[in-house]
Amino acid sequence: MSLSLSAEKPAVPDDADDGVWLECIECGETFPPFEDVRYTCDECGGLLEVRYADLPTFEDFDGQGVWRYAAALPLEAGVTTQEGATPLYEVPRLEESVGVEALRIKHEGMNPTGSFKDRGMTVGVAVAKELGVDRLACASTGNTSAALAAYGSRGGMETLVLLPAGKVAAGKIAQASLHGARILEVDGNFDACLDIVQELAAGGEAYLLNSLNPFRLEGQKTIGLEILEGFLADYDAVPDRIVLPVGNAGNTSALYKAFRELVQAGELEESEVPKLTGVQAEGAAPMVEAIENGADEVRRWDEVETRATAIRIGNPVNAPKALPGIRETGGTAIAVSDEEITDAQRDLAREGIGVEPASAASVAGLRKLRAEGVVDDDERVACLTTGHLLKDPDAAAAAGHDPEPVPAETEGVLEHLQS
Ligand SMILES: N[C@@H](CCOP(=O)(O)O)C(=O)O
Repeated sequence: MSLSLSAEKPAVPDDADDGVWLECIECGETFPPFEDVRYTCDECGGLLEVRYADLPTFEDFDGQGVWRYAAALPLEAGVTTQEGATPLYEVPRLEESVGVEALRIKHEGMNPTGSFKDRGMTVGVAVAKELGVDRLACASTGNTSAALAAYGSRGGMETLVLLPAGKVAAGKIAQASLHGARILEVDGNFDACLDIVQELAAGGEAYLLNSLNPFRLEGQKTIGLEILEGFLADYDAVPDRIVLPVGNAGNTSALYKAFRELVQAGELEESEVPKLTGVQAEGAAPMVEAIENGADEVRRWDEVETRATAIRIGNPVNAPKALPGIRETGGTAIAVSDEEITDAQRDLAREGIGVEPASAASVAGLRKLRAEGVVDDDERVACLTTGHLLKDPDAAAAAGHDPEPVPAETEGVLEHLQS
């Protein structure tokens, strides 16, 4: 299997441009990175990965944010609004109630547009400029569209986003709108939107910037690199496990790639690689189904539903990269209910960390896996929270409580407080 953790460093093909090339994860066909637009293999349709002749070590990283890791990226600089360098919060009460040795929250909601998608877009939009395309497009449950709109604007490019009608949180639509994207509301779910965007991209109508685009995942690798550096600084060891929400499975694929590259560079032992543990909502859990059944492929779910709209996805396009990531690292996948997600959102809020529902799935999943004895009490764990609370103000208000009306005078306020 080409995505094995023990895979040798790949041989450099003639197609390489400055030591960078694209390679199919299924048939191994290689392609030059910046000559033509392609998202999948011309030969077999398999997913592509960006490969490098030189793999960096931690010593090669310098600066802050995504571009600190330029030595592990296909370009030296991107279209940037200073994404990355997000907090790795301590959560002592949550750590104790879940019952693990250490728990840290990597809060990707603290990126410029409020989600991890910015890390992918700073690279993806820069590659789009390199390729000379002028119109960018994505399907989105919301966060990708907000990030694409912002980074596309910053890069001076036209952006087109396709959203499932009635299923995108208010904050995300407002972002895409204000940053100037053309917003098409589709009478269908996210997977239907992505089918359309793929067809538009294949017809040359736009450059696709969903996570099917291998360059976007390069930017998202930096989440894993930051988590490892944070744990090495604080515990002198990498985390035992990283728990993350799974929608289109881009982050699972990206973090696994980051760790594989560190193993190939001799920076990380295979046995040290954190167990990648994916969490989905019960109403949209095709990856969990595949992991539980030991399947090599993920079955597309045509009907999906969850309050965690960011992971309301039935056909995770990165599954061929993400399934090996979970299995090779000794991780697992679990589904959680919407109620468990809301409880976890409240738990995080009580630690002062505001996240949207999909983000809280990681903590809900960890709690459940710990209760089932799958996660041990001596584990050091990082949970990824993918988007900010303000992305979905309606969900936040529903999980919180109503304001109390009081009269406009101190006496009345005091009376109310004492009642
Ligand atoms: N949750 C995502 C869904 C699209 O995923 P992508 O990573 O393939 O762009 C979103 O925010 O739209």
